[in-house]
Amino acid sequence: MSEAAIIDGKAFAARLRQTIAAEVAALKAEHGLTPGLAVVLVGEDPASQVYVRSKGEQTLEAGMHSETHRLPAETSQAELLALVERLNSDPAVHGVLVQFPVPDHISQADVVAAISPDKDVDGLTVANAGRLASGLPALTPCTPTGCMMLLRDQLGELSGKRAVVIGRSNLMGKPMAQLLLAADCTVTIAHSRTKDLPAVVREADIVVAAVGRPQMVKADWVKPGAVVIDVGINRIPKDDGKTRLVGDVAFDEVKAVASAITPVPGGVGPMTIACLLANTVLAAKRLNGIGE
Ligand SMILES: NC(=O)C1=CN([C@@H]2O[C@H](COP(=O)(O)OP(=O)(O)OC[C@H]3O[C@@H](n4cnc5c(N)ncnc54)[C@H](OP(=O)(O)O)[C@@H]3O)[C@@H](O)[C@H]2O)C=CC1
Ligand SMILES: Nc1nc(=O)c2c([nH]1)NC[C@@H]1CN(c3ccc(C(=O)N[C@@H](CCC(=O)O)C(=O)O)cc3)C=[N+]21
Repeated sequence: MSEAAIIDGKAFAARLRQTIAAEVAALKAEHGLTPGLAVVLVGEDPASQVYVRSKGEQTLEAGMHSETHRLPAETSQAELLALVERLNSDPAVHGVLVQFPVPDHISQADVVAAISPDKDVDGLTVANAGRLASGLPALTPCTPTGCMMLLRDQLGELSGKRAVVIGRSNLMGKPMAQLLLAADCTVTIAHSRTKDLPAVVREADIVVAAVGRPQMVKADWVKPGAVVIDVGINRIPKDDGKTRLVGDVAFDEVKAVASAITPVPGGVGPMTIACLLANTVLAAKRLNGIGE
């Protein structure tokens, strides 16, 4: 069998951002509306700083309003919640994202609960998770939304496919499974207590790995011809003392078995930020009563 197609998430995301920029221009011209995204970063986690910077840059490039609130690591939960409240009621802001992880003295769940569901562009509030699970219009989490776009582009129809999602986080695994279910896939959610994970994964036409374990999914776990979406972002040491980025899939061996596979970097990651911009535009339109 021939080698897998490498799914170019970077190029797909660049095209998506162009479509978003055109829509932003039209919203400005026709409705005088500039979609705005506020990103909040607490503390100085180096990886988070990189992501937050590129979120801000790409928001501006799409013609949107961008604000980044950098708070010191010792910020109290009450101070953070007060900022979220202020952003909830700011008419220039249509999307509010608090970058995770937050420092240990702050409850992630309390922060999520404080975000207005109408501005919850991460799709993490109970309201949006419940809406997604109930088949109602929702803001859906960016990374799973981006994975669905890549899958639809690759496969066209998803109905009836067997999908296995490895990981069950609120940010990734659970919403991914809900989106696949909404697309009429037969969905299995695997996690750290799953027995014989390789056998479970071998059933899948679609494998989504969102685990956080470098190169865990091996070639002999994958059904020949399956489509493999690698969400993992792991930094591993190189021989020269530097680090390199790898996913949750053993890319070099799995690409000999799969029909298509996302690389890391350049696969799912760039889609996440593009979908964040798309969610912000969607939120801005809904908040202003503009039809989709
Ligand atoms: N590309 C992107 O834009 C994004 C990438 N990521 C990356 O995706 C990965 C997952 O992120 P996230 O969901 O937030 O991570 P979490 O740590 O919240 O969740 C990891 C999940 O993997 C499961 N798991 C852990 N070990 C195993 C194992 N040995 N076998 C099977 N399942 C296992 C856990 O199971 P259990 O519940 O039983 O503990 C858990 O459900 C990370 O590498 C993260 O960096 C995340 C968000 C965006
Ligand atoms: N509230 C919140 N929402 C999130 O969506 C969220 C978060 N917190 N905390 C951290 C994770 C991780 N995440 C990524 C975003 C972009 C890339 C990305 O652009 N990756 C590029 C380059 C990565 C690099 O070079 O470092 C790529 O894969 O090609 C990766 C990971 C969003 N997350």
